[in-house]
Amino acid sequence: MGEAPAFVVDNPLQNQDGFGSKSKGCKTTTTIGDKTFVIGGDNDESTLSVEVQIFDNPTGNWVNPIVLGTKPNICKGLSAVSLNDDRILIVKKGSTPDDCIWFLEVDTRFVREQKKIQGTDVVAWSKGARGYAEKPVVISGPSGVGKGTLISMLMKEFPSMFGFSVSHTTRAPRCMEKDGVHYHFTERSIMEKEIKDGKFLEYASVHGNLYGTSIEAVEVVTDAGKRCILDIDVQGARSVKASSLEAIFIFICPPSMEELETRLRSRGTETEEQILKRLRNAKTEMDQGNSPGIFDHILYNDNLDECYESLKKLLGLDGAAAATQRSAPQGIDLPTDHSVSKMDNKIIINCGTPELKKASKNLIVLDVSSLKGGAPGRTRGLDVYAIDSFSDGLNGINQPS
Ligand SMILES: Nc1ncnc2c1ncn2[C@@H]1O[C@H](COP(=O)(O)OP(=O)(O)OP(=O)(O)O)[C@@H](O)[C@H]1O
Ligand SMILES: Nc1nc2c(ncn2[C@@H]2O[C@H](COP(=O)(O)O)[C@@H](O)[C@H]2O)c(=O)[nH]1
Repeated sequence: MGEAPAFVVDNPLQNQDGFGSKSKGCKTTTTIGDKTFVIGGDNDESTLSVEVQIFDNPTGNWVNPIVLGTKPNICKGLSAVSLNDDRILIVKKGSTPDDCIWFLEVDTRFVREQKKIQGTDVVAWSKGARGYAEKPVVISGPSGVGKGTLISMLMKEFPSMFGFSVSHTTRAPRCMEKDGVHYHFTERSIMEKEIKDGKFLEYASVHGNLYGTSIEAVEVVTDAGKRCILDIDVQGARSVKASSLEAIFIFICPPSMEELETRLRSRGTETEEQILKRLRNAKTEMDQGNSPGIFDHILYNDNLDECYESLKKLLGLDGAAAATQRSAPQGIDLPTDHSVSKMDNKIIINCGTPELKKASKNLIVLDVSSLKGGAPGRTRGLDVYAIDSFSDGLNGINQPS
């Protein structure tokens, strides 16, 4: 049996603030069912990220769970609110606007699946994102069909709008390929270990090598305020479809198998043996790509320019829309000193600071009724607005200003 830390030793179940959590320094505790989640870092700055421990109340045992997803950095303090008993909303004090709302998933579908795979307790971090960022774009199709060519055209025309998810692979680099730009080239044993550690959103064995999209690869693009493009095979697309990423899925078809072979050969990057293997696999991929359930759109890449125009059209980038360059999603500007409470689907952050009083808005409301996505990746759909409890009264909580 483990020993509880000083601030929960008397009674880990006791609430201090009425919604299931209490905090001291950089730590906060939230009890859901039989488990108390202790979330936070030490004040001695030896810990760089927010850590999680679980206290199992019936047995009195401590558990160090496997923690998936990018962890938040430590901050000046944390508040926690349990949502639907499957995730805990964390408000970080004194953090940057785009880094102050996080979700610790403790019993979501993703976490339950991971618990089965890992055979132990698992929790998963997901950063909160205000509003609905545009969906990531998954592009699949047989080797040589022109996926990379189309993606390069898109990134060249809309550099501030799109970002490429740089995959990991165990295949050797081609002569013009750069590590960290085209792929993260890695060893099989290292990648297998990272897969086991839950670092990947999806992975697959493709043409004899391992390929995978790390959660970080997608988050780097999202953090830059860009729409993420994934160039992955059909097996990977299926895994992403089953995840909470909520992407648009596009399958690219060649005009014929003969033309596919011509393109693969003229690219000149594979040996004869590899070309034959890729062509054999192409037949299966074409069948899977054309079967219902995964792909939202199928594009034929016969004439490259025409295919590119069709791609832009289905991404809403034709005509006037193409001229609109998107900006990074807005963050949430929270003062260091605030308290947090919960009212139905709304989290009320009381900011009794002089700055906010001057701006005559002393409450920030986080509406969590329309959350989308989640680990692995971002939790989107946070609706955030400020109200003044004195002039708007509590009715203002239901009326975004
Ligand atoms: N519509 C097209 N007509 C003729 N050639 C094309 C067309 N689209 C792409 N190509 C050429 O076909 C070759 C393969 O294209 P690309 O490398 O983009 O394929 P890919 O689908 O990304 O392949 P892989 O999955 O192996 O990475 C390249 O040499 C490219 O220039
Ligand atoms: N499931 C995944 N498939 C991926 C990923 N990155 C690339 N790919 C696919 O592999 C083949 C071969 O690519 P190549 O660069 O060796 O020609 C191609 O179909 C890609 O779409 C990934 O992260 N996951």
